[in-house]
Amino acid sequence: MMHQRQLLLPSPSECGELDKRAASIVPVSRLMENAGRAVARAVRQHAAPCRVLVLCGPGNNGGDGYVAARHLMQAGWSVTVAALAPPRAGGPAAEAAEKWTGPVVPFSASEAGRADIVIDAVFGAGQNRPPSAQIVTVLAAARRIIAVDMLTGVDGATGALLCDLPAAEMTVTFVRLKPGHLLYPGRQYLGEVICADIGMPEALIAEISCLTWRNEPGLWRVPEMTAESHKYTRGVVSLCAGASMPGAARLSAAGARASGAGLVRISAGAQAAAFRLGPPGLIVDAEPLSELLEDERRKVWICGPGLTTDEVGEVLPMLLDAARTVVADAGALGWAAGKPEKLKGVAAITPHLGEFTRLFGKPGSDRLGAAREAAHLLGTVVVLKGPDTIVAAPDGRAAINAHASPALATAGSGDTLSGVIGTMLAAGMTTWDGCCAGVWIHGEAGLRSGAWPIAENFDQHLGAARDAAIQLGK
Ligand SMILES: NC(=O)C1=CN([C@@H]2O[C@H](COP(=O)(O)OP(=O)(O)OC[C@H]3O[C@@H](n4cnc5c(N)ncnc54)[C@H](O)[C@@H]3O)[C@@H](O)[C@H]2O)[C@@H](O)CC1
Ligand SMILES: [K+]
Repeated sequence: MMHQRQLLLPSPSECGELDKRAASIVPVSRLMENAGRAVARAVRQHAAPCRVLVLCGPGNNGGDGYVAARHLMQAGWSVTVAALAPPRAGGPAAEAAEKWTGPVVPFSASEAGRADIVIDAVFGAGQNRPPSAQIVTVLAAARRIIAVDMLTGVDGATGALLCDLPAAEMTVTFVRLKPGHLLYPGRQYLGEVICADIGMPEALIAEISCLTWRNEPGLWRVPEMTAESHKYTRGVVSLCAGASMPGAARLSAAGARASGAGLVRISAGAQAAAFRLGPPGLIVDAEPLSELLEDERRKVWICGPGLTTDEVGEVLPMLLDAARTVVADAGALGWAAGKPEKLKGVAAITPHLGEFTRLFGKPGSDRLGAAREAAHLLGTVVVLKGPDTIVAAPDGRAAINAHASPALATAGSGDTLSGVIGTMLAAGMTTWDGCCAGVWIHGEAGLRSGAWPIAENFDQHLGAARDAAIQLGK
């Protein structure tokens, strides 16, 4: 099992905090030596010996570059170094630069174009503004790039691009991945991302004030089935269905059932006859919602898939008045467009980027920060869906999900997700844990669904996906 601490994604500033604390225990120069050696090792495993140019910036990222250059030269590779600016005198990077005895060439596009591989050690965690045009031109001339810690031009906190960039083939980072390694658009420029151990004391990592994690089993635990399980302990999920889009509610219900809910009931009102033509295991209720809400065992409700904004306006306030745990999606998000405070009281919202924008305005280049702010504003867990789904809690915690497949980008997939999340909440998970687990299980089902699945195909993999989450979380 991955320990929560192993899943931490410290931001560059939190890494700075870590470096400062570490300095009194392990000399930075030793960490740098380990980092540079790890880069050299990764390069040697990745490519056959060839001409390498190491681009070194003035900070510790550049320091790692000098160390990597020395180790590659010692391994018999043909290596040159180009410095953007000399390292700060007396610092660990200057010490590393002094130990470089190989050739130094100008920091130029022509040198970059001559090399078979360019190692980018210009800026890493210290990147705080867009790289200059000179740096952009030099990187653009490279045939193959391997980045140290983070590709120069990608914001490690947000994954935002700070300039036009060529893509790296590989990025070698240290200690832990950073949010920018998982968040788009940056993620698609980093190639394979390798995280090397450089001897950072684990106890120190536990001390930093980081509230961002990679979404994997171990961050949460999904309830298992036991001999005493019955349908009410497995959990009851209820949904509101509308008149015009029955498919979405049915997909959501199917997602809830296939991911292990004990009982899934759909409040279909006048449409009950139509829903009864569907799968026999889905219980269809025709009674008014007010009557259904008298059953206190029906705690968790999904509201939005297949509902018009008018229909949401009728049912969502009733669910909230009855203090139900509500997962709001689709129509419910449209109902609150521009007035997100209408959603106060729901447990979780699951917007895609368009729905998020209609609720809160454009998130800009920092979607992680925007999701956190929205969660804080509403007191609600926000699941900002995408290829790098972000789950943000009102208390500042956030998880980034990289465990997914582009195959999930198909109509109805989001309805399925709301059902899976409903099941996790009905099984007794906290809202944040349940949303994180639901997103992972949905991603796992997507990964098991082959290349071009339709939303209905995910269902058949949800049970196995939940099992995988249970096993990996042990
Ligand atoms: N996490 C760790 O414990 C370790 C980190 N190490 C390395 O240290 C790096 C961080 O080092 P630094 O904090 O020195 O930061 P950088 O080396 O990324 O940047 C150095 C300085 O460059 C300046 N700068 C940033 N963006 C610029 C721009 N666009 N144009 C011009 N100047 C710019 C800033 O003033 C910054 O402080 C990491 O990325 C990693 O490679 C390693 O040496 C080993 C240990
Ligand atoms: K770099």
